[in-house]
This record gives sequence, structure tokens and C-alpha cells, in this order.
Amino acid sequence: MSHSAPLSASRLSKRYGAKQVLDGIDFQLGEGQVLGLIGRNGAGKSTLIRCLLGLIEHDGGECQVFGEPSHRLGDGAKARLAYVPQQPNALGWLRASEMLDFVGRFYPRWDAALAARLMQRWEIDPAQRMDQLSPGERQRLALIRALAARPDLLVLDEPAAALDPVARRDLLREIALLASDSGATVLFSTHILSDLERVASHVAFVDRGRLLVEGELDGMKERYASVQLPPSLAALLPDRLPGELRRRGQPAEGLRLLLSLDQRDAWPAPLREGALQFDRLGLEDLFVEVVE
Ligand SMILES: Nc1ncnc2c1ncn2[C@@H]1O[C@H](COP(=O)(O)OP(=O)(O)OP(=O)(O)O)[C@@H](O)[C@H]1O
Repeated sequence: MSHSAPLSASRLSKRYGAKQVLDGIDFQLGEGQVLGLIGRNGAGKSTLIRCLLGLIEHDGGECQVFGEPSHRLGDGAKARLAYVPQQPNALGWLRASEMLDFVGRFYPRWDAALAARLMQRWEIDPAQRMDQLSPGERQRLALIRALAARPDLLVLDEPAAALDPVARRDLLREIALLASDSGATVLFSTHILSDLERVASHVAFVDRGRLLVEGELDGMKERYASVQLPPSLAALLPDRLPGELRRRGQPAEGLRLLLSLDQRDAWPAPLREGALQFDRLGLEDLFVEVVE
């Protein structure tokens, strides 16, 4: 098995017309990581995923899947990868079971028993024509197809969007099982932070085409804090502090900073030594502070 990172990008950029949708993204998804990608609507999550997988062309930089250029993936790499888009297409004329039988042949580790179990659990009639499935059923079926492939790399674009709470919880469990049992690597985008916290090992924030914060979920809550600086301290600050993510306000009135504490050794002494209150941020507060 190749030991290249399952997914990687450097200086990846993409524009649609005048709009820079991805703006020089450096990214690496390590083997066995379960990474949750979060960001506001239109931040560029789906575009990033599609570029990484070579489904759309990028304009600048590079991206790779298992070390192969994304836009020229060999069959070997494709067989190790499963992807569920935000709105899966239906192959209308096929019945659900026929579709699974058909695609199962292309995957060396196809798990027919898992597919059958999830079909039953998620109440999809195997004889149902795919164009007659509801959006939620269609999404479930696409997820069953991806999970039963037992991929080395599973990529899900907002997988929970059309799922009811029971199916959502099942999905999170299946993702966790896939990662723990077979060491699969998972990338999923979501707006549901509680889902992310339940299953992700890593998290990345996308904001206006850039990756703002990226790292292990454990420790992230300890790492970021906001702090209010009085004018006397604000006047001493350089234009940008090491680890600074956001700065609000005017120096003459005091500043509010969002900071990564792991860079604090490089801060000016008054900031390190003053009796300032650093408020640690939970994931949701961090998200709001970062992207607002
Ligand atoms: N085919 C396209 N043509 C033109 N603009 C596009 C196209 N696809 C996406 N965009 C624009 O690129 C930006 C990023 O879109 P993208 O779908 O990647 O966002 P997202 O973070 O996945 O959003 P959401 O959370 O709403 O799914 C948006 O402003 C969108 O309008």
C-alpha cells in the first residue's frame, strides 16, 4: 500500500469568473485521520473537495490523491476511494439493489453484508427505482454504496444534510467504525458541529477560500482564546502578532484579539505577563469568531 498522504494540496487555487473561490490552499490529510471541514455557506468546501478529487479542474497549485495528481487518477487509486456528493445523482432506471450489485463489482473489498444490513436499517426497499427515492433516501443509498466499498479514503460532502437524526447517528457510528476497524481516512464537510465533535479527529475551517484553522480536535479547545486589550497595551502591539487570527476595534479604544496560544512565547512581554483574561473558545465560539 502506498504511504503517500491520502489527500494533499499545495497553493491550490480556483476561480469562477471574477470570484476567487479557493485562494492558495495548503492541505494535507494524513492516513487514518477523520477530518471535519467546516465553513459558512459558499466558503468553498465543496469546491475544495471537488478539486482535491480531480472532479473539477483547478487553476493553480497542485493536489494529489494517494500521491497521484488528482486530475489523472489511475484505476488503482479510484478503487481505494469513495465519494458522496452533496446531492447524489440517481441512476433513474436502476433499482437500488441492482445499483449496489453493479457498483460492488468495481470494489475489491465490497461488503455486501454491510450493504444489506444498512439497506434494512435505513429502510430502503431494494426493489425501489432510484428515481423514485426521496432526497433523504437517495442520500442514504449513496452513503451505503460508499461505506460498503470499504474504501481507504472516504469523502463525504455534507453527508448529514438530508438525514433524519437516527440515520445521522448511524452514519457517524459507521464512519467511526470504518476508521477504527480498517484504518480508513475520512474527510467530511458539515455545518453540524456536534456531529463533527462526535467523530472527527481533526478539523479545518474554510473561510472565503482559505484554510484558517487546522489541526487536531483534541487540544483545539485549549489552543484558541480571545482577549480584550486595554488601550495602553493595544498601543504596544505590532501590526500582527504571531498566532493572531482576528483583531477587532481601534487601538485608542482597546482591541479584542483572537489568538492561538501555542505562539504565545513569541509575544511581547507585557502581553504574556500582564494580568489579562484569556477566554478559551469552544468549537462553536471559535467558528463564529473565525468566520464572522
Ligand atoms: N459552477 C460554479 N460556477 C460559478 N460559481 C460557483 C460554481 N460552483 C460554486 N461556485 C461559487 O463558489 C463559491 C463556493 O461554493 P462551494 O459550493 O464550494 O461552497 P460551500 O462551502 O460548499 O457552501 P455550502 O456550505 O453552501 O455547501 C460560492 O460562492 C459559489 O457560488
